[in-house]
Amino acid sequence: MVDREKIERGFRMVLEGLGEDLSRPGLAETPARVATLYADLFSGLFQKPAETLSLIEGESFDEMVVLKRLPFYSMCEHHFLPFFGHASIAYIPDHGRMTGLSDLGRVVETYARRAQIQERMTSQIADCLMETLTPQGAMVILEAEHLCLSMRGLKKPGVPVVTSAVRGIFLKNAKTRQELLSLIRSS
Ligand SMILES: Nc1nc2c(ncn2[C@@H]2O[C@H](COP(=O)(O)OP(=O)(O)OP(=O)(O)O)[C@@H](O)[C@H]2O)c(=O)[nH]1
Ligand SMILES: [Zn+2]
Repeated sequence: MVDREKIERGFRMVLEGLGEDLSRPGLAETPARVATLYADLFSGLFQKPAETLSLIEGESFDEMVVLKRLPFYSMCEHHFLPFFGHASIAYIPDHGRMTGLSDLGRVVETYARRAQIQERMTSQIADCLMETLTPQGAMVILEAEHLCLSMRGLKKPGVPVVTSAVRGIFLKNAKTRQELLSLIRSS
């Protein structure tokens, strides 16, 4: 579990480092608030994404399943600033090994609630699906804005960063991959 007391102490030091007046009323509870916030934002570190994928018994659907543009918020591990956008995830079950749609969303949420880079988050989601469901294939596309590019660094707001991870049949079969891409593009 997250050590809230340690985060609180650490953030108090950050405020001191900034030359802030820790006794002013607006800041009095801020270190505790940040500790609570971080416990939530980084809770995925203590969760096992594979365990969130439960199998639905007795099905025989072996066609494409797509969860389109699921919103997510994550934190860039380089600057501890948010990156946020949406994730599209697809898989084609094998022998009916399907999972719940909300379980797919929980996998995204678990990986998002860690200090991350977008590329790793993308491949971790795809690998988790491949390892847990052993589907015919899986594909994950993330599109996000990084506040470390918008507020600082490049200082160019609104630049979408797109990453994809392609596994199994989506890698081998261009037609299947194309079918998914047109499904994702359609409104
Ligand atoms: N590949 C990748 N890079 C990222 C991500 N988030 C932030 N970065 C980049 O990580 C790099 C960190 O670079 P450093 O040179 O160590 O730090 P910096 O000088 O503060 O970075 P910049 O001023 O933004 O270039 C920067 O180029 C960021 O744009 C991400 O999700 N994936
Ligand atoms: Zn960053």
